[in-house]
Amino acid sequence: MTVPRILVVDDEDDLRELLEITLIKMGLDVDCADCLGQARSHLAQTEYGLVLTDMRLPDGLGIELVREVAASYKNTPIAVITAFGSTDNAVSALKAGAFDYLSKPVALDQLRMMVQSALRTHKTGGNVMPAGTRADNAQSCLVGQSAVMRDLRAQIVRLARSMAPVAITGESGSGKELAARDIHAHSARADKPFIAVNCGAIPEALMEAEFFGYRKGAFTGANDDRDGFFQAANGGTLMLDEVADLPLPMQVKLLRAIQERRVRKVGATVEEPVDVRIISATHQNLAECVEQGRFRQDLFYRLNVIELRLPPLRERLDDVGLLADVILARLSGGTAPAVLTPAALDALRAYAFPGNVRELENVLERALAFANEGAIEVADLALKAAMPLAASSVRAAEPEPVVVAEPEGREVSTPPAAEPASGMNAAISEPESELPASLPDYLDAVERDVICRALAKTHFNRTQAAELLGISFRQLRYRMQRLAIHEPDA
Ligand SMILES: Nc1ncnc2c1ncn2[C@@H]1O[C@H](COP(=O)(O)OP(=O)(O)OP(=O)(O)O)[C@@H](O)[C@H]1O
Repeated sequence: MTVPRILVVDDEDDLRELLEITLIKMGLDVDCADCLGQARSHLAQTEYGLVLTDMRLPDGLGIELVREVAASYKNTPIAVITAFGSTDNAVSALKAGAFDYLSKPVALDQLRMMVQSALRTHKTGGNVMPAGTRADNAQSCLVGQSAVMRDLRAQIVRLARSMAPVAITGESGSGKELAARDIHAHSARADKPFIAVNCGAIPEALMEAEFFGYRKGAFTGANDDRDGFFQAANGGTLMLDEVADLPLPMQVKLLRAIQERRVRKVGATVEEPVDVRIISATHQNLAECVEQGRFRQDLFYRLNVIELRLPPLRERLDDVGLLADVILARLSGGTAPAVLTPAALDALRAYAFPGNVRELENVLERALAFANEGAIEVADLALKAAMPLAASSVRAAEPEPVVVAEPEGREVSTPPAAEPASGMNAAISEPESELPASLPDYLDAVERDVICRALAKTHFNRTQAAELLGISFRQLRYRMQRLAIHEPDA
Protein backbone atom coordinates (compact mmCIF):
# COMPACT_ATOMS: atom_id res chain seq x y z
CA MET A 1 0.00 0.00 0.00
CA THR A 2 1.44 3.42 -0.92
CA VAL A 3 2.00 5.94 1.84
CA PRO A 4 -0.24 9.00 1.41
CA ARG A 5 1.62 12.21 0.54
CA ILE A 6 0.67 15.53 2.11
CA LEU A 7 1.44 19.01 0.78
CA VAL A 8 2.07 21.66 3.45
CA VAL A 9 1.89 25.28 2.23
CA ASP A 10 3.15 27.83 4.75
CA ASP A 11 5.68 30.65 4.69
CA GLU A 12 6.33 30.55 8.46
CA ASP A 13 9.38 28.31 8.82
CA ASP A 14 8.64 27.22 12.41
CA LEU A 15 5.06 26.22 11.79
CA ARG A 16 5.89 24.50 8.51
CA GLU A 17 8.54 22.42 10.23
CA LEU A 18 6.26 21.55 13.13
CA LEU A 19 3.59 20.36 10.72
CA GLU A 20 6.10 18.45 8.64
CA ILE A 21 7.60 16.63 11.64
CA THR A 22 4.17 15.75 13.05
CA LEU A 23 3.01 14.35 9.72
CA ILE A 24 6.21 12.36 9.17
CA LYS A 25 5.79 10.91 12.68
CA MET A 26 2.33 9.77 11.59
CA GLY A 27 4.07 7.72 8.88
CA LEU A 28 3.13 10.05 6.03
CA ASP A 29 5.24 11.49 3.20
CA VAL A 30 5.37 15.28 3.10
CA ASP A 31 6.20 17.97 0.53
CA CYS A 32 6.44 21.60 1.58
CA ALA A 33 5.86 24.87 -0.27
CA ASP A 34 6.27 28.40 1.05
CA CYS A 35 4.09 30.20 -1.51
CA LEU A 36 1.17 29.62 -3.87
CA GLY A 37 3.44 29.34 -6.92
CA GLN A 38 5.44 26.49 -5.41
CA ALA A 39 2.26 24.78 -4.23
CA ARG A 40 0.84 24.91 -7.77
CA SER A 41 3.87 23.27 -9.29
CA HIS A 42 3.81 20.48 -6.66
CA LEU A 43 0.11 19.90 -7.35
CA ALA A 44 0.75 19.66 -11.09
CA GLN A 45 3.23 16.83 -10.55
CA THR A 46 1.90 14.78 -7.64
CA GLU A 47 -1.42 13.44 -6.40
CA TYR A 48 -1.80 14.42 -2.75
CA GLY A 49 -3.89 12.78 -0.04
CA LEU A 50 -4.29 16.19 1.59
CA VAL A 51 -3.18 19.78 1.10
CA LEU A 52 -2.78 21.87 4.22
CA THR A 53 -2.41 25.59 3.55
CA ASP A 54 -1.97 28.76 5.53
CA MET A 55 -4.36 31.58 4.65
CA ARG A 56 -1.82 34.39 4.17
CA LEU A 57 0.99 33.64 1.77
CA PRO A 58 3.54 35.97 0.18
CA ASP A 59 2.01 35.72 -3.31
CA GLY A 60 -1.70 35.50 -2.46
CA LEU A 61 -4.33 33.99 -0.20
CA GLY A 62 -4.77 30.36 0.75
CA ILE A 63 -8.41 30.59 -0.28
CA GLU A 64 -7.28 30.92 -3.92
CA LEU A 65 -5.61 27.54 -3.57
CA VAL A 66 -8.78 26.17 -1.96
CA ARG A 67 -10.79 27.21 -5.03
CA GLU A 68 -8.24 25.78 -7.43
CA VAL A 69 -7.96 22.45 -5.65
CA ALA A 70 -11.75 22.18 -5.25
CA ALA A 71 -12.16 22.82 -9.00
CA SER A 72 -9.24 20.91 -10.51
CA TYR A 73 -8.22 18.24 -7.99
CA LYS A 74 -11.64 17.09 -6.82
CA ASN A 75 -10.27 13.99 -5.15
CA THR A 76 -7.80 15.92 -2.98
CA PRO A 77 -9.12 17.38 0.25
CA ILE A 78 -7.65 20.75 1.20
CA ALA A 79 -7.67 22.19 4.72
CA VAL A 80 -6.73 25.71 5.79
CA ILE A 81 -4.92 27.09 8.81
CA THR A 82 -6.56 30.27 10.02
CA ALA A 83 -5.41 32.96 12.43
CA PHE A 84 -6.68 32.64 15.99
CA GLY A 85 -10.31 33.72 16.30
CA SER A 86 -10.82 34.39 12.61
CA THR A 87 -14.14 32.65 12.20
CA ASP A 88 -14.84 34.56 9.00
CA ASN A 89 -11.86 33.06 7.22
CA ALA A 90 -12.71 29.54 8.35
CA VAL A 91 -16.29 29.87 7.19
CA SER A 92 -15.35 31.37 3.81
CA ALA A 93 -12.78 28.62 3.25
CA LEU A 94 -15.39 25.95 3.99
CA LYS A 95 -17.85 27.63 1.66
CA ALA A 96 -15.17 27.75 -1.05
CA GLY A 97 -14.77 23.98 -0.81
CA ALA A 98 -12.19 23.43 1.97
CA PHE A 99 -12.53 20.07 3.64
CA ASP A 100 -11.80 21.49 7.09
CA TYR A 101 -9.79 24.11 8.95
CA LEU A 102 -7.41 24.38 11.91
CA SER A 103 -6.97 27.51 14.01
CA LYS A 104 -3.63 28.85 15.20
CA PRO A 105 -1.98 27.94 17.48
CA VAL A 106 -2.32 24.52 15.88
CA ALA A 107 -3.18 21.84 18.44
CA LEU A 108 -1.35 18.69 17.38
CA ASP A 109 -4.06 16.28 18.55
CA GLN A 110 -6.56 18.14 16.38
CA LEU A 111 -4.13 18.14 13.46
CA ARG A 112 -3.77 14.35 13.71
CA MET A 113 -7.53 13.80 13.89
CA MET A 114 -8.13 16.09 10.96
CA VAL A 115 -5.45 14.42 8.82
CA GLN A 116 -6.82 10.94 9.52
CA SER A 117 -10.29 12.03 8.64
CA ALA A 118 -9.07 13.75 5.42
CA LEU A 119 -7.18 10.65 4.34
CA ARG A 120 -10.28 8.52 4.79
CA THR A 121 -12.15 11.02 2.61
CA HIS A 122 -9.43 10.91 -0.01
CA LYS A 123 -9.70 7.13 -0.17
CA THR A 124 -13.48 7.07 -0.38
CA GLY A 125 -13.65 9.87 -2.94
CA GLY A 126 -11.54 8.39 -5.70
CA ASN A 127 -10.37 5.30 -7.45
CA VAL A 128 -7.98 4.39 -4.64
CA MET A 129 -10.97 3.32 -2.65
CA PRO A 130 -11.01 -0.32 -1.63
CA ALA A 131 -14.00 -2.06 -3.21
CA GLY A 132 -16.83 -2.78 -0.84
CA THR A 133 -16.25 -0.05 1.73
CA ARG A 134 -19.43 1.29 3.22
CA ALA A 135 -19.42 4.79 1.82
CA ASP A 136 -18.79 3.38 -1.65
CA ASN A 137 -21.84 1.17 -1.42
CA ALA A 138 -24.08 3.67 0.31
CA GLN A 139 -27.46 3.90 -1.35
CA SER A 140 -29.59 6.91 -0.72
CA CYS A 141 -32.55 6.32 1.60
CA LEU A 142 -34.28 9.31 0.06
CA VAL A 143 -36.88 7.97 -2.33
CA GLY A 144 -37.92 10.13 -5.28
CA GLN A 145 -37.18 10.53 -8.97
CA SER A 146 -38.25 14.17 -9.33
CA ALA A 147 -35.55 16.56 -10.56
CA VAL A 148 -35.37 18.22 -7.16
CA MET A 149 -34.74 14.90 -5.39
CA ARG A 150 -32.08 13.86 -7.88
CA ASP A 151 -30.36 17.18 -7.37
CA LEU A 152 -30.61 16.76 -3.61
CA ARG A 153 -28.99 13.33 -3.71
CA ALA A 154 -26.14 14.70 -5.87
CA GLN A 155 -25.62 17.55 -3.39
CA ILE A 156 -25.50 15.06 -0.54
CA VAL A 157 -22.73 13.06 -2.20
CA ARG A 158 -20.71 16.27 -2.66
CA LEU A 159 -21.30 17.46 0.89
CA ALA A 160 -20.28 14.11 2.29
CA ARG A 161 -16.69 14.78 1.20
CA SER A 162 -16.13 17.70 3.56
CA MET A 163 -16.31 18.44 7.26
CA ALA A 164 -18.19 21.68 6.71
CA PRO A 165 -21.23 22.06 8.96
CA VAL A 166 -24.47 21.57 7.06
CA ALA A 167 -27.73 23.21 8.06
CA ILE A 168 -30.73 21.28 6.77
CA THR A 169 -33.96 23.19 6.45
CA GLY A 170 -37.37 21.94 5.51
CA GLU A 171 -40.84 21.43 6.85
CA SER A 172 -41.57 18.83 9.47
CA GLY A 173 -41.61 15.32 8.03
CA SER A 174 -39.84 16.29 4.80
CA GLY A 175 -36.88 13.99 5.43
CA LYS A 176 -34.28 16.16 7.20
CA GLU A 177 -33.07 13.37 9.44
CA LEU A 178 -32.97 10.96 6.53
CA ALA A 179 -30.86 13.46 4.56
CA ALA A 180 -28.46 13.84 7.49
CA ARG A 181 -28.13 10.05 7.72
CA ASP A 182 -27.43 9.98 3.99
CA ILE A 183 -24.63 12.55 4.30
CA HIS A 184 -23.09 10.45 7.05
CA ALA A 185 -23.53 7.19 5.13
CA HIS A 186 -21.78 8.63 2.07
CA SER A 187 -18.90 10.09 4.06
CA ALA A 188 -15.66 8.58 5.20
CA ARG A 189 -17.24 8.60 8.68
CA ALA A 190 -19.82 5.99 7.67
CA ASP A 191 -18.26 3.34 9.92
CA LYS A 192 -18.44 5.63 12.94
CA PRO A 193 -21.57 6.58 14.88
CA PHE A 194 -24.34 8.83 13.66
CA ILE A 195 -26.05 10.40 16.65
CA ALA A 196 -29.26 12.41 16.20
CA VAL A 197 -30.23 14.62 19.11
CA ASN A 198 -33.60 16.29 19.40
CA CYS A 199 -32.63 19.57 21.01
CA GLY A 200 -36.27 20.35 21.82
CA ALA A 201 -36.79 17.22 23.87
CA ILE A 202 -34.04 17.55 26.47
CA PRO A 203 -34.89 19.30 29.72
CA GLU A 204 -32.75 22.43 30.03
CA ALA A 205 -31.26 21.40 33.36
CA LEU A 206 -29.87 18.18 31.87
CA MET A 207 -28.60 19.61 28.61
CA GLU A 208 -24.96 20.18 29.46
CA ALA A 209 -24.62 16.69 30.95
CA GLU A 210 -26.40 15.13 27.97
CA PHE A 211 -24.22 16.89 25.41
CA PHE A 212 -20.84 16.78 27.11
CA GLY A 213 -21.18 13.94 29.63
CA TYR A 214 -20.39 14.09 33.34
CA ARG A 215 -17.97 12.83 35.95
CA LYS A 216 -18.99 10.64 38.84
CA GLY A 217 -20.15 12.80 41.74
CA ALA A 218 -20.67 15.91 39.59
CA PHE A 219 -24.23 16.16 40.89
CA THR A 220 -26.71 14.11 42.89
CA GLY A 221 -27.42 10.94 40.96
CA ALA A 222 -24.16 11.02 38.95
CA ASN A 223 -23.06 7.61 40.17
CA ASP A 224 -20.67 6.89 37.32
CA ASP A 225 -18.70 8.74 34.68
CA ARG A 226 -20.83 9.11 31.59
CA ASP A 227 -20.15 10.18 28.03
CA GLY A 228 -22.37 12.74 26.34
CA PHE A 229 -23.54 13.01 22.74
CA PHE A 230 -20.25 14.54 21.60
CA GLN A 231 -18.17 11.64 22.90
CA ALA A 232 -20.71 9.13 21.59
CA ALA A 233 -20.47 10.65 18.11
CA ASN A 234 -16.67 10.88 18.16
CA GLY A 235 -15.23 10.17 14.72
CA GLY A 236 -18.74 10.33 13.29
CA THR A 237 -21.61 12.76 12.87
CA LEU A 238 -23.74 14.59 15.40
CA MET A 239 -27.09 15.79 14.17
CA LEU A 240 -28.62 18.65 16.14
CA ASP A 241 -32.27 18.31 15.27
CA GLU A 242 -34.68 21.15 16.07
CA VAL A 243 -31.63 23.26 16.81
CA ALA A 244 -33.76 26.41 17.12
CA ASP A 245 -35.13 24.98 20.36
CA LEU A 246 -31.76 25.19 22.13
CA PRO A 247 -31.89 27.58 25.06
CA LEU A 248 -29.53 30.56 24.78
CA PRO A 249 -27.11 29.50 27.57
CA MET A 250 -26.65 26.14 25.87
CA GLN A 251 -26.06 27.86 22.53
CA VAL A 252 -23.00 29.56 24.03
CA LYS A 253 -21.59 26.24 25.27
CA LEU A 254 -22.28 24.54 21.99
CA LEU A 255 -20.60 27.28 19.99
CA ARG A 256 -17.50 26.92 22.13
CA ALA A 257 -17.44 23.13 21.71
CA ILE A 258 -17.78 23.45 17.94
CA GLN A 259 -15.11 26.14 17.67
CA GLU A 260 -12.59 24.55 19.99
CA ARG A 261 -13.43 20.97 19.08
CA ARG A 262 -13.06 20.17 22.73
CA VAL A 263 -15.61 19.45 25.39
CA ARG A 264 -15.48 19.32 29.15
CA LYS A 265 -17.64 16.87 31.05
CA VAL A 266 -19.70 18.36 33.86
CA GLY A 267 -17.53 18.08 36.99
CA ALA A 268 -14.29 17.52 35.03
CA THR A 269 -11.27 19.80 35.15
CA VAL A 270 -9.80 18.97 31.76
CA GLU A 271 -11.22 19.21 28.28
CA GLU A 272 -11.04 16.36 25.81
CA PRO A 273 -10.69 16.66 22.02
CA VAL A 274 -13.62 15.51 19.91
CA ASP A 275 -13.77 14.91 16.18
CA VAL A 276 -17.39 15.32 15.24
CA ARG A 277 -19.06 16.55 12.09
CA ILE A 278 -22.02 18.72 12.93
CA ILE A 279 -25.25 18.68 10.95
CA SER A 280 -28.09 20.83 12.21
CA ALA A 281 -31.72 20.82 11.21
CA THR A 282 -34.78 22.85 11.91
CA HIS A 283 -38.23 23.42 10.47
CA GLN A 284 -38.09 27.01 11.75
CA ASN A 285 -36.54 29.98 9.98
CA LEU A 286 -33.27 30.27 11.88
CA ALA A 287 -32.43 33.68 10.42
CA GLU A 288 -35.73 34.96 11.83
CA CYS A 289 -34.93 33.40 15.19
CA VAL A 290 -31.66 35.37 15.10
CA GLU A 291 -33.55 38.59 14.35
CA GLN A 292 -35.91 37.91 17.24
CA GLY A 293 -32.96 37.36 19.58
CA ARG A 294 -33.88 33.72 20.16
CA PHE A 295 -30.82 32.32 18.39
CA ARG A 296 -27.25 33.55 18.63
CA GLN A 297 -25.91 35.09 15.45
CA ASP A 298 -22.43 33.61 15.94
CA LEU A 299 -23.78 30.08 16.33
CA PHE A 300 -26.06 30.56 13.35
CA TYR A 301 -23.07 31.64 11.29
CA ARG A 302 -21.07 28.63 12.46
CA LEU A 303 -23.80 26.07 11.76
CA ASN A 304 -25.06 27.56 8.55
CA VAL A 305 -21.92 27.17 6.44
CA ILE A 306 -23.70 25.05 3.85
CA GLU A 307 -27.47 24.98 3.55
CA LEU A 308 -29.42 22.02 2.30
CA ARG A 309 -33.10 22.55 1.66
CA LEU A 310 -35.52 19.65 1.71
CA PRO A 311 -38.48 20.39 -0.56
CA PRO A 312 -41.96 19.86 0.86
CA LEU A 313 -43.78 16.89 -0.65
CA ARG A 314 -46.34 19.16 -2.34
CA GLU A 315 -43.49 20.54 -4.49
CA ARG A 316 -42.73 17.07 -5.80
CA LEU A 317 -46.08 15.34 -5.97
CA ASP A 318 -44.77 13.25 -8.87
CA ASP A 319 -42.86 11.28 -6.27
CA VAL A 320 -45.98 10.31 -4.33
CA GLY A 321 -46.62 7.11 -6.30
CA LEU A 322 -43.08 5.83 -5.86
CA LEU A 323 -43.01 6.81 -2.20
CA ALA A 324 -46.35 5.11 -1.59
CA ASP A 325 -45.05 1.89 -3.19
CA VAL A 326 -41.95 1.92 -1.00
CA ILE A 327 -43.93 2.66 2.16
CA LEU A 328 -46.59 0.03 1.42
CA ALA A 329 -43.89 -2.56 0.71
CA ARG A 330 -42.30 -1.73 4.06
CA LEU A 331 -45.63 -1.90 5.88
CA SER A 332 -46.47 -5.26 4.34
CA GLY A 333 -43.65 -6.85 6.32
CA GLY A 334 -42.69 -9.29 3.56
CA THR A 335 -46.21 -10.29 2.47
CA ALA A 336 -47.77 -9.03 -0.79
CA PRO A 337 -48.08 -5.25 -0.34
CA ALA A 338 -51.42 -3.46 -0.66
CA VAL A 339 -51.89 -1.34 -3.78
CA LEU A 340 -53.53 2.01 -4.36
CA THR A 341 -56.40 2.15 -6.79
CA PRO A 342 -55.82 4.70 -9.58
CA ALA A 343 -58.41 7.01 -7.96
CA ALA A 344 -56.67 6.76 -4.59
CA LEU A 345 -53.35 7.63 -6.20
CA ASP A 346 -54.95 10.63 -7.89
CA ALA A 347 -56.39 11.74 -4.55
CA LEU A 348 -52.98 11.56 -2.94
CA ARG A 349 -51.42 13.48 -5.81
CA ALA A 350 -54.00 16.22 -5.31
CA TYR A 351 -53.34 16.50 -1.60
CA ALA A 352 -51.12 19.20 -0.06
CA PHE A 353 -49.42 17.03 2.62
CA PRO A 354 -48.76 19.63 5.32
CA GLY A 355 -47.02 16.84 7.27
CA ASN A 356 -44.99 15.77 4.20
CA VAL A 357 -43.67 12.22 3.81
CA ARG A 358 -44.36 11.40 7.45
CA GLU A 359 -47.99 12.26 6.86
CA LEU A 360 -48.07 10.06 3.76
CA GLU A 361 -46.74 7.23 5.94
CA ASN A 362 -49.44 7.87 8.56
CA VAL A 363 -52.20 8.09 5.97
CA LEU A 364 -51.15 4.81 4.35
CA GLU A 365 -50.68 3.04 7.65
CA ARG A 366 -54.22 3.88 8.70
CA ALA A 367 -55.63 3.21 5.22
CA LEU A 368 -54.30 -0.33 5.42
CA ALA A 369 -56.60 -0.98 8.35
CA PHE A 370 -59.63 -0.14 6.18
CA ALA A 371 -58.45 -1.57 2.87
CA ASN A 372 -60.33 -4.50 1.41
CA GLU A 373 -58.39 -7.36 -0.17
CA GLY A 374 -55.21 -5.39 -0.49
CA ALA A 375 -56.69 -2.51 -2.53
CA ILE A 376 -56.68 0.96 -0.99
CA GLU A 377 -59.64 3.07 -2.13
CA VAL A 378 -59.98 6.85 -1.90
CA ALA A 379 -62.26 6.53 1.12
CA ASP A 380 -59.70 4.40 2.98
CA LEU A 381 -57.26 7.29 2.87
CA ALA A 382 -59.60 9.34 5.09
CA LEU A 383 -58.19 12.48 3.53
CA LYS A 384 -61.16 14.46 4.78
CA ALA A 385 -59.78 14.15 8.27
CA ALA A 386 -56.27 14.64 7.00
CA MET A 387 -57.10 17.78 5.03
CA PRO A 388 -60.18 19.72 6.09
CA LEU A 389 -60.49 21.47 2.71
CA ALA A 390 -60.68 18.23 0.71
CA ALA A 391 -63.81 17.17 -1.18
CA SER A 392 -66.60 16.13 1.17
CA SER A 393 -67.24 12.89 -0.72
CA VAL A 394 -64.38 11.27 1.15
CA ARG A 395 -65.29 9.08 4.11
CA ALA A 396 -63.70 9.83 7.48
CA ALA A 397 -63.11 7.15 10.07
CA GLU A 398 -65.00 7.39 13.37
CA PRO A 399 -62.92 8.87 16.16
CA GLU A 400 -61.51 6.12 18.33
CA PRO A 401 -60.86 6.19 22.05
CA VAL A 402 -57.31 6.98 22.98
CA VAL A 403 -55.62 4.49 25.30
CA VAL A 404 -53.53 5.96 28.05
CA ALA A 405 -51.33 3.72 30.15
CA GLU A 406 -51.31 5.04 33.68
CA PRO A 407 -47.86 5.27 35.27
CA GLU A 408 -48.53 2.14 37.35
CA GLY A 409 -49.41 0.18 34.19
CA ARG A 410 -53.20 0.36 34.39
CA GLU A 411 -54.78 1.32 31.07
CA VAL A 412 -57.74 3.63 30.84
CA SER A 413 -59.67 4.77 27.80
CA THR A 414 -60.72 8.36 27.42
CA PRO A 415 -63.60 8.93 25.03
CA PRO A 416 -62.87 11.14 22.05
CA ALA A 417 -63.66 14.66 23.10
CA ALA A 418 -66.62 16.31 21.43
CA GLU A 419 -66.23 19.54 23.42
CA PRO A 420 -62.91 20.68 24.76
CA ALA A 421 -64.12 20.69 28.37
CA SER A 422 -65.58 17.18 28.31
CA GLY A 423 -62.20 15.55 27.87
CA MET A 424 -60.86 16.92 31.15
CA ASN A 425 -60.05 14.03 33.46
CA ALA A 426 -60.57 13.78 37.19
CA ALA A 427 -57.08 14.87 38.11
CA ILE A 428 -57.62 18.33 36.66
CA SER A 429 -61.26 19.06 37.36
CA GLU A 430 -60.74 20.22 40.93
CA PRO A 431 -62.72 23.12 42.38
CA GLU A 432 -60.95 26.39 41.73
CA SER A 433 -60.13 27.05 45.39
CA GLU A 434 -58.37 23.71 45.92
CA LEU A 435 -54.73 23.36 45.10
CA PRO A 436 -53.41 20.18 43.55
CA ALA A 437 -51.59 17.88 45.94
CA SER A 438 -48.73 17.60 43.45
CA LEU A 439 -48.01 20.25 40.83
CA PRO A 440 -46.01 17.89 38.53
CA ASP A 441 -48.82 15.28 38.58
CA TYR A 442 -51.37 17.96 37.96
CA LEU A 443 -49.44 19.40 35.01
CA ASP A 444 -48.91 15.91 33.59
CA ALA A 445 -52.64 15.30 33.79
CA VAL A 446 -53.36 18.55 31.95
CA GLU A 447 -50.81 17.70 29.28
CA ARG A 448 -52.12 14.15 28.91
CA ASP A 449 -55.67 15.40 28.60
CA VAL A 450 -54.81 17.98 25.93
CA ILE A 451 -52.73 15.53 23.92
CA CYS A 452 -55.43 12.85 24.08
CA ARG A 453 -58.01 15.31 22.87
CA ALA A 454 -55.82 16.40 19.97
CA LEU A 455 -55.21 12.75 19.06
CA ALA A 456 -58.88 11.89 19.24
CA LYS A 457 -59.73 14.86 17.08
CA THR A 458 -57.25 13.81 14.40
CA HIS A 459 -58.07 10.08 14.53
CA PHE A 460 -54.63 9.53 16.02
CA ASN A 461 -52.83 11.22 13.17
CA ARG A 462 -49.84 12.37 15.19
CA THR A 463 -48.58 14.74 12.50
CA GLN A 464 -51.83 16.67 12.58
CA ALA A 465 -52.17 16.46 16.33
CA ALA A 466 -48.73 18.02 16.69
CA GLU A 467 -49.73 20.75 14.30
CA LEU A 468 -52.93 21.44 16.22
CA LEU A 469 -50.89 21.77 19.38
CA GLY A 470 -48.24 23.97 17.79
CA ILE A 471 -45.38 21.56 18.51
CA SER A 472 -43.19 19.43 16.28
CA PHE A 473 -43.95 15.79 15.58
CA ARG A 474 -40.91 14.75 17.58
CA GLN A 475 -41.92 16.83 20.57
CA LEU A 476 -45.33 15.20 20.50
CA ARG A 477 -43.78 11.75 20.21
CA TYR A 478 -41.46 12.50 23.12
CA ARG A 479 -44.35 13.75 25.26
CA MET A 480 -46.49 10.72 24.37
CA GLN A 481 -43.68 8.40 25.38
CA ARG A 482 -43.16 10.26 28.63
CA LEU A 483 -46.86 10.15 29.47
CA ALA A 484 -47.29 6.56 28.18
CA ILE A 485 -49.99 7.47 25.66
CA HIS A 486 -50.46 4.75 23.06
CA GLU A 487 -52.61 4.27 20.01
CA PRO A 488 -55.54 1.92 20.61
CA ASP A 489 -54.44 -1.65 19.82
CA ALA A 490 -50.98 -0.38 18.88
N1 LIG B 1 -37.54 11.06 0.46
C1 LIG B 1 -37.96 10.15 1.36
N2 LIG B 1 -37.97 8.85 1.03
C2 LIG B 1 -38.41 7.93 1.90
N3 LIG B 1 -38.85 8.19 3.14
C3 LIG B 1 -38.85 9.47 3.53
C4 LIG B 1 -38.40 10.51 2.66
N4 LIG B 1 -38.49 11.67 3.33
C5 LIG B 1 -38.98 11.38 4.54
N5 LIG B 1 -39.19 10.05 4.68
C6 LIG B 1 -39.76 9.36 5.86
O1 LIG B 1 -40.63 10.28 6.49
C7 LIG B 1 -40.47 10.24 7.90
C8 LIG B 1 -40.03 11.59 8.38
O2 LIG B 1 -38.70 11.83 7.92
P1 LIG B 1 -37.63 12.60 8.82
O3 LIG B 1 -37.73 12.16 10.25
O4 LIG B 1 -36.31 12.47 8.16
O5 LIG B 1 -38.22 14.07 8.66
P2 LIG B 1 -37.79 15.41 9.38
O6 LIG B 1 -37.82 16.47 8.35
O7 LIG B 1 -36.48 15.19 10.11
O8 LIG B 1 -38.97 15.62 10.43
P3 LIG B 1 -39.03 16.58 11.75
O9 LIG B 1 -38.85 18.00 11.29
O10 LIG B 1 -40.39 16.35 12.29
O11 LIG B 1 -37.95 16.15 12.65
C9 LIG B 1 -39.47 9.15 8.20
O12 LIG B 1 -40.15 7.95 8.51
C10 LIG B 1 -38.70 9.01 6.91
O13 LIG B 1 -38.21 7.71 6.74
